[in-house]
Amino acid sequence: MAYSVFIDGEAGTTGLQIRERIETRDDIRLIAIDPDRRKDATARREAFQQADVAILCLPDDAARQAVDLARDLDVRIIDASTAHRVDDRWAFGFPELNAGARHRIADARLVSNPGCYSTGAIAILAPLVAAGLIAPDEPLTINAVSGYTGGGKALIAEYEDGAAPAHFVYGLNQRHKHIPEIMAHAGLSRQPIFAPAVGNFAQGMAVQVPLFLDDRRTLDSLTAALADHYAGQRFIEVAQGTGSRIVPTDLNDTNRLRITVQGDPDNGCATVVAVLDNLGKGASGAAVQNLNIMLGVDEGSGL
Ligand SMILES: NC(=O)C1=CN([C@@H]2O[C@H](COP(=O)(O)OP(=O)(O)OC[C@H]3O[C@@H](n4cnc5c(N)ncnc54)[C@H](OP(=O)(O)O)[C@@H]3O)[C@@H](O)[C@H]2O)C=CC1
Ligand SMILES: CC(=O)N[C@@H](CCC(=O)OP(=O)(O)O)C(=O)O
Repeated sequence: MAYSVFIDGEAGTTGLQIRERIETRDDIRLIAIDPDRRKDATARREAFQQADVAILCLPDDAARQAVDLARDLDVRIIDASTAHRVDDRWAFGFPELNAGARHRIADARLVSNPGCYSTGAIAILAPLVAAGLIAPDEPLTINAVSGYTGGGKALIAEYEDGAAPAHFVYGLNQRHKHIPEIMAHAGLSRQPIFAPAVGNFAQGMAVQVPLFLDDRRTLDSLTAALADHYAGQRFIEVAQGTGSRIVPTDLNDTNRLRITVQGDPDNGCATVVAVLDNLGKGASGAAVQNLNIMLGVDEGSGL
């Protein structure tokens, strides 16, 4: 039997990449609507009616409207937008977050995918807060650089037109939309300073958390806490760094995330860095992983 899946927003950056990952699968039948009717509520409701699972790859307001359109239907929903990531009625789509996360996703009707930066930040912070190596109210900074596809079709057009700079920093008002979900799911009570940036490369990102070391918080204890937490997780790996470069594009076109711990015990300074593909584990790969968990099929299908 094939499951019916509707990708709402399938012509967008995230939607297209989800389609590529699932369109050749025998266990999935994609429901498509006429591209001219892609914003037509009637056509989309009909698609929701036929689907076992709908994946929303839409701006936040359109995602909220889609949920409303489907509210009395049986369809299960994965939302790739920011709209529902701190809403308790939605399962948070990060299966590796804690012991219950994967089961919650498997049983849920509504699953909200984490944001791309959030995936990197939460992957580092949640296990370290849980292990008592970071206090929930510790002053923290998170520095990140993303490929330009993270900004969707509008930012891609700026780069493809040659109009955009090689590199820019932004989010300097400290109101980036990922801050609430990072705090909620990493277990932080104090807002971290978040410094995102975009570089002139399409996909890939690095998310860094600088940390001061002490008697308890050593390079070894940080590495061990992260490695224990992710033991047996096929998409997340942990390593101690050797001072070499970290390249944001290293895991492009995969659903993997790599965490590297490095620093110098002599001066007590360290950084923990996560590398992932913003369109892989940061968006489309994660959506397909969650879809697989919800359908009860091999979690790596299509990935
Ligand atoms: N890009 C990334 O790295 C990540 C993106 N996300 C999230 O995924 C979602 C999609 O982002 P992304 O793919 O980058 O965005 P894009 O701008 O590339 O694509 C959005 C798509 O949604 C369509 N759309 C817009 N409004 C409506 C509507 N009312 N009804 C139906 N379709 C509509 C657009 O069509 P049209 O162009 O014709 O208006 C477009 O095809 C966003 O919420 C984003 O925040 C999540 C993680 C990472
Ligand atoms: C480079 C860039 O612009 N990135 C986006 C986040 C991409 C992402 O994860 O989007 P969602 O949270 O909407 O899912 C931003 O900073 O707003």
